[in-house]
Amino acid sequence: MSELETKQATTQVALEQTAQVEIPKAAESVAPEAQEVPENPLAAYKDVYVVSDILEDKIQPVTIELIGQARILADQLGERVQVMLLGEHVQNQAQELIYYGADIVHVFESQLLKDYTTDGYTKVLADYLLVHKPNVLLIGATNNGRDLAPRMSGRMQNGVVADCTILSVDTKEGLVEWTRPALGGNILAEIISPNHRPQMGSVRPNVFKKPELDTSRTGEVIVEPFELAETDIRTKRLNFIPFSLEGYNLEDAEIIVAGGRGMGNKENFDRLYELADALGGVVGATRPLVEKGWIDLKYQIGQTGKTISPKLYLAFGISGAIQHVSGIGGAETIIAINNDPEAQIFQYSNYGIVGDVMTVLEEMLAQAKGK
Ligand SMILES: Cc1cc2nc3c(=O)[nH]c(=O)nc-3n(C[C@H](O)[C@H](O)[C@H](O)COP(=O)(O)OP(=O)(O)OC[C@H]3O[C@@H](n4cnc5c(N)ncnc54)[C@H](O)[C@@H]3O)c2cc1C
Repeated sequence: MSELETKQATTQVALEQTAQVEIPKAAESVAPEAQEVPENPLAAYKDVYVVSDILEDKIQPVTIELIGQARILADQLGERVQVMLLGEHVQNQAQELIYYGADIVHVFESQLLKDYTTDGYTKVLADYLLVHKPNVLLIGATNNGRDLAPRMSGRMQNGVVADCTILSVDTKEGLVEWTRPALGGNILAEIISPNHRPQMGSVRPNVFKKPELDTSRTGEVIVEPFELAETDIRTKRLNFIPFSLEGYNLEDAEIIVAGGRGMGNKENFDRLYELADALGGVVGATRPLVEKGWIDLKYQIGQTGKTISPKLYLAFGISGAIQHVSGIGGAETIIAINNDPEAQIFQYSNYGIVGDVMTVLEEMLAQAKGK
């Protein structure tokens, strides 16, 4: 992102990228009748593309979430959804992407693409996309995607909006509006890319809900030829060590019981594990509790923690600060318990209980244990 220029509101900015597309200036000396109206070079850029996120030859859920968003954007823009599927043995998963909303899936298979490498993936994607000109490019903000997005930005000579939480279309201008938390999460910045293509952004996993699988959808799977040699890749993967070796993964949990500062003390907070056990769920927390050392950082939910998408999220004594709720938007049902009827968290909840956390917790425990 080289320059940011304020548009209408302080939170809406236009992304000015290093020029890849130069709009030709009309020649001053040419007679009016000989002057041709220059064609808008941006019009050559079409369709919403998604880069699939692959781990061990398996498509990661963020790819499906992005296809759902791409479908919504493409329908508003009157364009198609195209997916770039890279890996070693991935072609058999292409049809499923069509069932989730893709129109075309481009398959790039090679033993050299089995594991993600910055060099390999960037080369294959950039070689193809510089020729085929996407209007919009979506990348998952996973570990690999966070590495890939800025590299693609360099190759496409273009900006990228990282970690978006809301995507929409300005139908008048035909531009994607990328919304992301800014200034420590205190404001939501809306960013547009009026002058350059592709419009590029990364989106965190679990922010958007997975679209419905529709097995009646049809589309095209194209196995693409491409050039990639071992010498193009300067790194070699020696081993894969998963980040979390013990405990549980909040991002996969279907039921999360979370506590905030309103739990009062660690003893009270630890009672949440009892409820989580009884419901078949796990425990998460707000940042202050992590800072107090009551729970490990990997169970923190929010902007600087995990983004979650459980079926049920129970928020005990949590105020609903923007930095926390930016991580819970993917939850299907949110139930908040707070003794302040004005607490912000109630604005994000499907159900709210105004009351003392421990009184409500005891009652829930009794109900869950069938007492
Ligand atoms: C750059 C930055 C990044 C951040 N990232 C994160 C993040 O990733 N995740 C995160 O969670 N926070 C994050 N924060 C912190 C965030 O701003 C809030 O301070 C935090 O989320 C508040 O945590 P809380 O809701 O537990 O506490 P509080 O805001 O203190 O809220 C406690 C709530 O408990 C209620 N309460 C008190 N007693 C009771 C009772 N007996 N019964 C019922 N209710 C009660 C109160 O009414 C209140 O609403 C970040 C902050 C910054 C600046």
